[in-house]
Amino acid sequence: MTAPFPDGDLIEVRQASFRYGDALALDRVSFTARAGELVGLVGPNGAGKSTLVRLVAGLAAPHEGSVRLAGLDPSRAARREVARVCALVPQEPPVHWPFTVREAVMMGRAPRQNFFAAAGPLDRGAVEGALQACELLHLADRRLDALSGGERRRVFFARALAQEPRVLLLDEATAFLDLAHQVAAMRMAEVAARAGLCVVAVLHDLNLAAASCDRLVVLSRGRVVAEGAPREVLTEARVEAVWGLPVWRGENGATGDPVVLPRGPTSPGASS
Ligand SMILES: Nc1ncnc2c1ncn2[C@@H]1O[C@H](COP(=O)(O)OP(=O)(O)OP(=O)(O)O)[C@@H](O)[C@H]1O
Repeated sequence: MTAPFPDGDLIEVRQASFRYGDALALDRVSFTARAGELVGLVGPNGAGKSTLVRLVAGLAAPHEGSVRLAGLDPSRAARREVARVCALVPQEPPVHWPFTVREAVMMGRAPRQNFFAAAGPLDRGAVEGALQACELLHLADRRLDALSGGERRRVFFARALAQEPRVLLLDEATAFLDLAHQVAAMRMAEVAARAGLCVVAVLHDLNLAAASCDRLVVLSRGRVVAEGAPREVLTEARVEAVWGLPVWRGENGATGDPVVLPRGPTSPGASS
């Protein structure tokens, strides 16, 4: 991991709006995130989470407002410069790459390598460390198209770690992972944040988000409708209003983290 970035917001989105054609996907969104924190972006399908992540990564530019990534305008800066700051684990990693796992993870080193030089010991060390952290050493020589969906997702997580970014963007990086690997992925995200990275994770599992994130930002219909500590944000009233589903909100007896479950005939808070 790189040394912690000095104090300040590594991500600064100010009043950003974005449209696909005439359809407004983000409506004057302001969003900041600092070095050392793990921020969960949550909200229903179509709320604008991936679009916001794309703006932060510089894959699109806002139609109004501004985005700054470690002081850069990410949509205008050279891709190599952006990639030295920010790594993105995409929602849908490519399937048909004719590379082995180790080769794919080594690609994360490209922004740090001299164009004409072979990989050096620093590159190899970062790749082996990322493979180990993501429990991929035993698959390192397997081709990507011969992996399961969850294994492939871990490869892209490892590639992002090997990049040694200051900002790590995880767009549903836990989708398709089994329970143990979901928890492991969020632990890695927490470790990265504690090491000084700014980590933003798009998550659908509110309980996983509550258990791992320092702060949650709730998007609904292209707007930020709440942000704060998970226990402040995940109230029954808010979850019901944003997700349109009656829920029971309790507490994990072991950790004290909030727990949200759909309210049904057998859920703990259901009236008989
Ligand atoms: N390429 C596109 N062209 C047109 N509309 C799009 C495109 N991508 C996204 N949208 C629309 O923009 C809105 C926000 O989409 P976005 O993917 O950012 O939401 P999301 O919160 O990430 O959703 P999900 O949880 O389903 O992944 C949605 O209404 C979606 O239909």
